[in-house]
Amino acid sequence: MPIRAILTDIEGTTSSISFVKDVLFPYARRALPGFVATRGREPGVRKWLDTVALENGGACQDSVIVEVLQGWIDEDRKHTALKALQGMIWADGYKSADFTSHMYPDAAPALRQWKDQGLRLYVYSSGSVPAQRLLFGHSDAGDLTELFSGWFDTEVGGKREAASYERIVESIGLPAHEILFLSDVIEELDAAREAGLETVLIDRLDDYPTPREGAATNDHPRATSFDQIEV
Ligand SMILES: CSCCC(=O)C(=O)COP(=O)(O)O
Ligand SMILES: [Mg+2]
Repeated sequence: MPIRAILTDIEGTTSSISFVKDVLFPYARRALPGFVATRGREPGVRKWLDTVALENGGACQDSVIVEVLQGWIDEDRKHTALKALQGMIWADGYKSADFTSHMYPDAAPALRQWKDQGLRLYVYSSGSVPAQRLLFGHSDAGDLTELFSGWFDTEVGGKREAASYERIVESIGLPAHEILFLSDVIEELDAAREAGLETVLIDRLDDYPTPREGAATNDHPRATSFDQIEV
């Protein structure tokens, strides 16, 4: 069956885990107190801070919310509220050119080639949709946002749940088996496969020095770069 759309993860797939862990997360961690102090009353910010407060037992001071969020960053929690707030904070970093986002050298050329071939491209990441747009809009390879036909984050559901991929399939409007999902995380690929999508495990050696081969791939086709993916 021909593949007509590609759905890609970001961290560990198009971009290195170390960029997210060593650049984006510390930036958000440092900027959080100032961000909450200056923008914490904006309704679009407040609603996420209140969500965090509720999960922490109810009303609490902003300084406590900041500590909770910083703890979640340290744990790499993929919480929708944290991801939404991180996206707003990173906007400042990208706009003031404090950093550009990392793209593996094979990622942008392959995405462009697939687009030229007529495939539709989509993103599904734990990072919020605004954060995804920023990342692809300010990448080492330039602004790649025009390549994509749609964006999905955890508002559609968790990445390890088959129901999330079913919702994405419905939104894309193609049969599930015509969509190829790329990710570095086996549990995400398992969930996508359960929903009927084709899958490829992206096994970047910079991110995963011990190759995941044989049984470790859980029978997902494996590629160490986008060049090896044939569609
Ligand atoms: C898109 S913003 C940076 C990435 C991020 O916050 C994150 O949690 C990445 O998770 P992914 O689902 O892309 O592995
Ligand atoms: Mg990933």
